Amino acid sequence: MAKLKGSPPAGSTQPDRREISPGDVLKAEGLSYRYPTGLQAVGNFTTGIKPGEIVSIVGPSGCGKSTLLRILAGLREPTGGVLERREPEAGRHTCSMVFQEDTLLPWLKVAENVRLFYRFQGERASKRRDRIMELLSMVGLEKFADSYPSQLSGGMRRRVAVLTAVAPLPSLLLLDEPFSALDEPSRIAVHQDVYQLIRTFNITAVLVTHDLGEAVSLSDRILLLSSSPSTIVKEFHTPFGAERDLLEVRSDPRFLEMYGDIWNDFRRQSTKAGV
Ligand SMILES: Nc1ncnc2c1ncn2[C@@H]1O[C@H](COP(=O)(O)OP(=O)(O)OP(=O)(O)O)[C@@H](O)[C@H]1O
Repeated sequence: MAKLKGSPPAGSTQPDRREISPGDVLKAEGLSYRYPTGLQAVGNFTTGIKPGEIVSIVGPSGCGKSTLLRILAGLREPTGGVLERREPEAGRHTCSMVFQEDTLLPWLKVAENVRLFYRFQGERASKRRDRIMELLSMVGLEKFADSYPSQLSGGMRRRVAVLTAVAPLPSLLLLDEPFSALDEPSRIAVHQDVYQLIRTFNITAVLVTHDLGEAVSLSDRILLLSSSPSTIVKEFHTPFGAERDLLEVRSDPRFLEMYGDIWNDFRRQSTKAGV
């Protein structure tokens, strides 16, 4: 396990303990983060994430979701608590991240963007063509392999952005509001493709989102955070199982029921946060 350790969070009480199991891909115990400005963004975050689990993080605007995701990615060191990430199996990459912003390189063709990780590894361009074409066909984009990102729609570009992160076969995929710029029909269509990729390659995923419907339809578990400094105030386990059709899920009465439950708690937290 790779360990990132910070000093105990200043002024915190005991970690808000959630169940952590020995086989978890990721274990966070009492994580906290204070910016050099003095702002305590993350308070006392404790959870374990099981292999293959999809977990969404929701919470009031500005509560520290992106900060937390960057800590889970190893891009920021926590100032308190302990984070452990399990070493990936042979042939798998530790962790990939998809950002909200468009990160495709405009001067590279679609297939070259998807192959970028291997290019950085020094591989010849011809080496993974079949694999890259297989990935593109999984999201219906095989005909666009030789197009440039500017020739694609927003939804297509988001699919390619996710493929660039999935191509190295990450054990852990972190998604920071990756679909928020899309209109609702495009967003739901992209959800289905991304969901299939995650399940097919048995990837463990953590998604930060403002869209409660997205969280309910895509996740196994949803963590609702308090306002900053954020801690988990409630967890929700979705009842849909791994073999779900995301369009059908949206007309399942349990979807609306869970959406309503989360919304009530979410609104309470947002009111407390003054947003
Ligand atoms: N580099 C930084 N330096 C100082 N404070 C920061 C920095 N980045 C973010 N913050 C502050 O930390 C808090 C948490 O920010 P963060 O972006 O993690 O929240 P968020 O929940 O992802 O926000 P949103 O819902 O708006 O996307 C906010 O008050 C923000 O202003």
